Amino acid sequence: MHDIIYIEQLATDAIIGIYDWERQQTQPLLFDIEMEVPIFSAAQSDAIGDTVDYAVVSDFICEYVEESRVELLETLLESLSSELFARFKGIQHLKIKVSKPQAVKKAKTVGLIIQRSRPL
Ligand SMILES: Nc1nc2c(c(=O)[nH]1)N=C([C@H](O)[C@@H](O)CO)CN2
Repeated sequence: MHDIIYIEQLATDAIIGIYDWERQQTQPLLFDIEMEVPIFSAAQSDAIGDTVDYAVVSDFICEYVEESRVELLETLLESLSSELFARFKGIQHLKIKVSKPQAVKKAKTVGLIIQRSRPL
């Protein structure tokens, strides 16, 4: 049985994309995150320091994404997942979905989903 801490529809704005118009202004990105974190210790101690604080993770993601200037969603999610494993030691596995709702006019949204495990 795995324990999942999740964040849904985290709204950020970023300069991201391969086209000129995307380099000139920010556009919205929405993140859905699932973090596999063993919660047994925190459930025993009732201490936030024994788990992963989803509010802190949310703030970190917003700041990281808003400062980024990469072109591809692939580049963004690969580097973001590495940073999350480095900063939040309780995360064992990670699923990140990013949606870019203004990217393709005829689509409701487009995006990318990655799943990664903590590097050995
Ligand atoms: N696999 C990807 N395809 C595309 C990306 C991307 O980041 N990954 N980006 C674009 C453009 O920037 C798009 O968002 C504008 O339509 C196109 N395809």
